[in-house]
Amino acid sequence: MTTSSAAPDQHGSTAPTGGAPLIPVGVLGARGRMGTEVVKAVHAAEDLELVAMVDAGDWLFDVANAGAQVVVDFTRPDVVMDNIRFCIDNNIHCVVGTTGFDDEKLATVAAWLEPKPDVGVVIAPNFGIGAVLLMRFAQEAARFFPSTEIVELHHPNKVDAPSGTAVRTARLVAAARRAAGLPASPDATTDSLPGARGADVEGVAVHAVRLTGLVAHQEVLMGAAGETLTLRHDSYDRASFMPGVLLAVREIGRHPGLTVGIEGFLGL
Ligand SMILES: NC(=O)C1=CN([C@@H]2O[C@H](COP(=O)(O)OP(=O)(O)OC[C@H]3O[C@@H](n4cnc5c(N)ncnc54)[C@H](OP(=O)(O)O)[C@@H]3O)[C@@H](O)[C@H]2O)C=CC1
Ligand SMILES: O=C(O)C1=N[C@H](C(=O)O)C[C@H](O)C1
Repeated sequence: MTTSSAAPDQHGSTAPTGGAPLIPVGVLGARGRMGTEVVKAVHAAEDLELVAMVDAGDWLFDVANAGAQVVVDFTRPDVVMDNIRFCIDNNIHCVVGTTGFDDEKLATVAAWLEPKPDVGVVIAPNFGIGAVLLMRFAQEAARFFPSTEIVELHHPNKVDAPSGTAVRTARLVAAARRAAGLPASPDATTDSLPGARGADVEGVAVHAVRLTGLVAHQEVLMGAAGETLTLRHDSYDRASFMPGVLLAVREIGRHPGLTVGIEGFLGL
């Protein structure tokens, strides 16, 4: 599928083109909730050209045959590694929003990239600017509070729990707590039903809510003597992720190797 777009960018990113050639973009998971939104955003961006839309059952080679320079992947945790491998082998940059990455998978992607010094892959658990800032604020605040817990709340069709964003937030908070020499969050629980205290991510409790009507939401709750700080981010619409996705599409060609998160692209 090949298209060209002339409509102005409706998705919040600035993109001076200055006559530069359009960036050909392929979308994997193009018929999914996020993929549909990415297709619209790429189509509307004046400096990008949507050249391929691939979903389950379609031929992955379409993105290479269509000449995609950048692929955006919002598929499933169980297929995303094969997609990344294909793109790296075919010298296509990847912007990956699909979740489910642990240290082992990240190391595997980094190893695939070693013989390909010109190819860039960015893997970001959340492209929402507010969510990225929430993670940063939580990381900054963590050392001042003896207790931190995370509640993530999502639509009920989400396949993974806890969310990729919650896991990354917990890891950032845990690292900040370790660096500050904080002991474990106080918790005298000795008797609970399994799951009542959430998942333990490096010592940070993460609770996952799945509720009809929600999109993507997260609270980080921090407590100290006589006070609490609650940081909350809400994505009410998947359009909220598009400025970050488009930024990553524009930036990834200038960032060979593996990048985790879009913080660096935002100057954070
Ligand atoms: N980083 C971020 O900012 C965000 C990340 N996400 C993550 O993105 C991922 C997708 O979320 P969402 O869009 O809600 O999920 P959806 O299930 O709506 O979309 C996934 C799509 O990928 C398709 N698919 C499955 N296998 C393949 C394949 N091998 N090649 C191409 N397409 C395939 C699915 O088809 P089928 O249904 O037939 O299997 C489906 O159409 C999740 O991991 C989610 O957590 C979501 C929002 C924001
Ligand atoms: O599946 C979703 O919807 C989302 N997935 C990402 C995650 O797991 O963190 C990002 C956002 O929370 C929406």
